[in-house]
Amino acid sequence: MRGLKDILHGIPVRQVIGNLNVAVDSLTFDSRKVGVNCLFVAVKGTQVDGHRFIGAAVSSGASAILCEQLPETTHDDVTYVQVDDTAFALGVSAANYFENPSKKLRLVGITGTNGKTTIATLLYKLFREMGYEAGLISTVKNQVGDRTVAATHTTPDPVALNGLLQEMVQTGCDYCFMEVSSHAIAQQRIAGLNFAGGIFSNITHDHLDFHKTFDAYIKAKKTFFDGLDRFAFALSNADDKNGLIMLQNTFAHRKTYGIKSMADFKAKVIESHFDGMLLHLDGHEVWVKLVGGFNAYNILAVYGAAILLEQETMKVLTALSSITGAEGRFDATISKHGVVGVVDYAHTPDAVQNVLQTIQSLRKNNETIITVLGCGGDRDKAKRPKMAAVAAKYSDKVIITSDNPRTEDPLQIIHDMEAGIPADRKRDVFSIADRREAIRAACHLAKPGDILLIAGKGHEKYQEINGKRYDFDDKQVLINAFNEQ
Ligand SMILES: CC(=O)N[C@H]1[C@@H](OP(=O)(O)OP(=O)(O)OC[C@H]2O[C@@H](n3ccc(=O)[nH]c3=O)[C@H](O)[C@@H]2O)O[C@H](CO)[C@@H](O)[C@@H]1O[C@H](C)C(=O)N[C@@H](C)C(=O)N[C@H](CCC(=O)O)C(=O)O
Ligand SMILES: Nc1ncnc2c1ncn2[C@@H]1O[C@H](COP(=O)(O)OP(=O)(O)OP(=O)(O)O)[C@@H](O)[C@H]1O
Ligand SMILES: N[C@H](CCC[C@H](N)C(=O)O)C(=O)O
Ligand SMILES: [Mg+2]
Repeated sequence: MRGLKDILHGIPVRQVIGNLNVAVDSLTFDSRKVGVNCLFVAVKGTQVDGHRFIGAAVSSGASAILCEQLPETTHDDVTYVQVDDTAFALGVSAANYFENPSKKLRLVGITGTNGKTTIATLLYKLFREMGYEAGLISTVKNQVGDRTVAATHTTPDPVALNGLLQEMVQTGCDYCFMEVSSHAIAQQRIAGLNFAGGIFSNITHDHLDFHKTFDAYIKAKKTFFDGLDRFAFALSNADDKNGLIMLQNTFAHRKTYGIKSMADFKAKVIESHFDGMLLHLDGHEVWVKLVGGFNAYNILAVYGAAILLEQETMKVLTALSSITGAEGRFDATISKHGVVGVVDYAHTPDAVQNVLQTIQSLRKNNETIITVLGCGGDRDKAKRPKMAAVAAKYSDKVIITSDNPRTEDPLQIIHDMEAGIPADRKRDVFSIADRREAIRAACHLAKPGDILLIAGKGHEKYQEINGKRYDFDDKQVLINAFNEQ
């Protein structure tokens, strides 16, 4: 139980109707979850306006309402607090409600189009390897120390997020590493949090359905760094075209990492294999268990962050060489006939290109590269032809298939992707809507030594079709198909 007045700390209030000394037992932005003595925050969403549900929240027992517009009729036993921005107020009130857990541990946020899960997971594993207790908030899963909490979003809503952070504090976590998605920044899911540092990985094409323009997408990412305070660090990728823009207006200590450009933390790939690479990292040589030039950037970001968190160089390098990446990212399996299958979460044109370039660089004798990929439904349509074009450019054969069609027609999504295939490559590309059959067909086509890339779903254990999630695991399907050979 908390007093409403304390929960509103730090929120600019326009008007209050009713008693501010009311007790609050719970906090939610969803009228369907309101109970007795609850604070309901009305947020304008992408589908509906939460203000429509103020009446329903009061009927379910809400003792207080946080809103931008006051309802026409008010109840005497309910307190109405009017603010300019309820999305912001939701973040701050959730942080207050859970007693500002982000101030009681060191919270590091990672944003960027690709690499967030990899960087956050590596940091979580690294700090645990170095003897700290740590938490993780990521697309794949959340971790409160050893305890796994299933992830619903890349960045959870403010109530879930602060609840998780509070649990981390209660179980003695010193650090939390979390992904900060551009949706979360735009929707202010991170308002009210205190970050010890922020990391930028890169920005390329994704989510233009939500942000509308690339500039708006860049601005959303930059807002995260603009919000960091002078005690935090802001670590950015100097090789990314927009890397320095992220640091333009931040109060935080500005630091950079890079392979090509001048930067505070530098690395170079010396040797690459399917099971790891040798890096020249900040003046030292280190073997790591990840592969691909893009992972050299991820490792560099992790190393830089650890140093900025005042960790000892040799301790960091030793721990770094022993940890593995995130589930479903460049996960290679070899069949009994010597076919290499790589499951990867690449779901943007840039990620598909990076993964395929890595695969090209690893092949020894010009073996055939066969890519199986689809695109998600109810997501950015503009990336579909681009992803297909990149797959065709860097593979010998492509099988276009279904990803998570969600509410869209899978054949229409496949059609949108096919539009990206150049005329002279059409004979190397075919479409099989059933993802299982597509993976089996790829295995059937492959000769010993050939390399299959199964892209787009990585760690996901389901395929979402019309609001229902059916069991589906790319890696398991691949292994089964290999065993059928
Ligand atoms: C597009 C988007 O981000 N939507 C998120 C958003 O929902 P919304 O704005 O559509 O909500 P809405 O349905 O319009 O409802 C508006 C308000 O009315 C309330 N409501 C609604 C109905 C009702 O009966 N009563 C009620 O009170 C809702 O609780 C909400 O507060 O706010 C919800 C609560 O926080 C999120 O669950 C939801 O995520 C949806 C499920 C989603 O798929 N989001 C994806 C796109 C997303 O966020 N992805 C990023 C990662 C992207 C990446 O970088 O790869 C992520 O961080 O996961
Ligand atoms: N630094 C990087 N640069 C470019 N591509 C990358 C990088 N790191 C990973 N990738 C590619 O992007 C895919 C997704 O990586 P990861 O899950 O780490 O990104 P993410 O930013 O968390 O994605 P999401 O937005 O879905 O949460 C990987 O499977 C790989 O193909
Ligand atoms: N976090 C990303 C994941 C995309 C993964 C892909 N499998 C898809 O479903 O589009 C999103 O929600 O856009
Ligand atoms: Mg992620």
